[in-house]
Amino acid sequence: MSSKRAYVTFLAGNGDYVKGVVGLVKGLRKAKSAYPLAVAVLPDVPADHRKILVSQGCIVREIQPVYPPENQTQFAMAYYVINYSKLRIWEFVEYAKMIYLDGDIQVFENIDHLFELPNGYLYAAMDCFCEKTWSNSPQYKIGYCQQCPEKVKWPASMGSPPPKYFNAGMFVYEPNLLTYSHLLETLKVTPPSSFAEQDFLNNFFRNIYKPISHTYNFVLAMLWRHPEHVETEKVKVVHYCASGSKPWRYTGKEENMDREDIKMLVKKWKDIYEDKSLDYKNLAMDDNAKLNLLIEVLDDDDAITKPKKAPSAA
Ligand SMILES: O=c1ccn([C@@H]2O[C@H](COP(=O)(O)OP(=O)(O)O)[C@@H](O)[C@H]2O)c(=O)[nH]1
Ligand SMILES: OC[C@H]1O[C@H](O[C@@H]2[C@@H](O)[C@H](O)[C@@H](O)[C@H](O)[C@@H]2O)[C@H](O)[C@@H](O)[C@H]1O
Ligand SMILES: [Mn+2]
Repeated sequence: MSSKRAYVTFLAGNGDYVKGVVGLVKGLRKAKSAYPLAVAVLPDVPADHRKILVSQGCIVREIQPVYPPENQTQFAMAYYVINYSKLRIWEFVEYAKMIYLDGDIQVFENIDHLFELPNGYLYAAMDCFCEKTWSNSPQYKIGYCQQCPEKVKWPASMGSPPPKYFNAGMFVYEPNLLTYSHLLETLKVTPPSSFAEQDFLNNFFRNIYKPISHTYNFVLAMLWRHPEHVETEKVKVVHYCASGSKPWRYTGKEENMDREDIKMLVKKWKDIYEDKSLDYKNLAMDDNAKLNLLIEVLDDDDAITKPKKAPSAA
C-alpha cells in the first residue's frame, strides 16, 4: 500500500488553462508544500504545453476522456461535459491520498495539513447556489442557499432540504481502484445534470462527504453573495470560478469584476505567475557545478589551499 501523497489537477484542450496550472504549481511552491503536483492531461493537451508543465516540476499523466451517457442535458456551461474526465484521478493509486485542485485555483498558504485528515471520507468546501449558473435549480428559484439556510427556509412542501453540496473544484480524497470502477459503472446509468461531474460526485459521495471551511476553496461569488461569512484574511485557497475572474484572461469588464477585492486577488495570482524566482529549478546539478559551488563556499571562510576551480561544464 502506497503512503505517497500529491496534489492533482486536470487539464484539457490547447487553450489557456495551462497558465492556470503553471500558476497553481508556482503557488504550491511559494507555500512550501512538501508534495508534488500531478496533472491529469487529456490527449488533446499539446506537447509544448506538457513540456511547460514538466519544466515547472509537474508530474504529467495522460488520461482518457470520460463521457456521460447520451443525453439532451443543457449543462450550466456547455464545456462542463469534459469535466467528467476528472473521474480518472481515482485511478492514481500509486498515491494513498491526493488533494484535487481545479486549474483556476490558487493556494496562497500551505494546506499540507489537510493530508492528515482521517481516511474514509471525501473532504470539500460547500458551494453557493446564488449565481445565475444555478437559475434552473429549485434552490435558486426560491432563493435558498445552503450558505444561509435561515435567510430563505426550505419549504416543507418541497420535502427535506438538499443535502450539503460541495464545489468540486477542490477535494481531499483517496485514489482507489474499487471506487474508480464503481464511479464509472454508476456514471453509465446516471442521467447527466446541470453541473455535470460536480452533481455526480456529490451524489456518489453523499454518505462520506465531510464539509471543510471555505478557507480551503473560496468560491469568489461568496464576496458578493455572502459577505457576512467572508474573512478574507483567513482564506488560504482562492477559486477563480466566477464568470470573468480567470486571472490569466481577466479584463475586469464582467459583472462584479470591477470590485477592489477581485482586482487584489487577480493581482495576487498574477504576481505569483510572473515571479521567476518561483520557477522550478532542477537541482540535479552536474558534478562540476557541485564542485564549483563547494569551492565558492570554502572561499568564503577558509584559508586552506583549495583545488583549482574545476573547468565549468561546457
Ligand atoms: O478548457 C478547459 C476547461 C476546464 N479545464 C479544467 O477543468 C477545470 C474545471 O473547469 P472550470 O474551473 O472552468 O469550472 P468552474 O470552476 O469555473 O466552474 C478547470 O479548472 C481546469 O482544470 C481545462 O483544463 N480546460
Ligand atoms: O463541471 C461543473 C463545475 O462546477 C463547479 O463550478 C461552478 C460552481 O462553482 C457554481 O457554484 C458556480 O456558480 C459556477 O460559476 C461554477 O462554474 C466547479 O468549480 C467546477 O470544478 C466544475 O465541477
Ligand atoms: Mn474551477
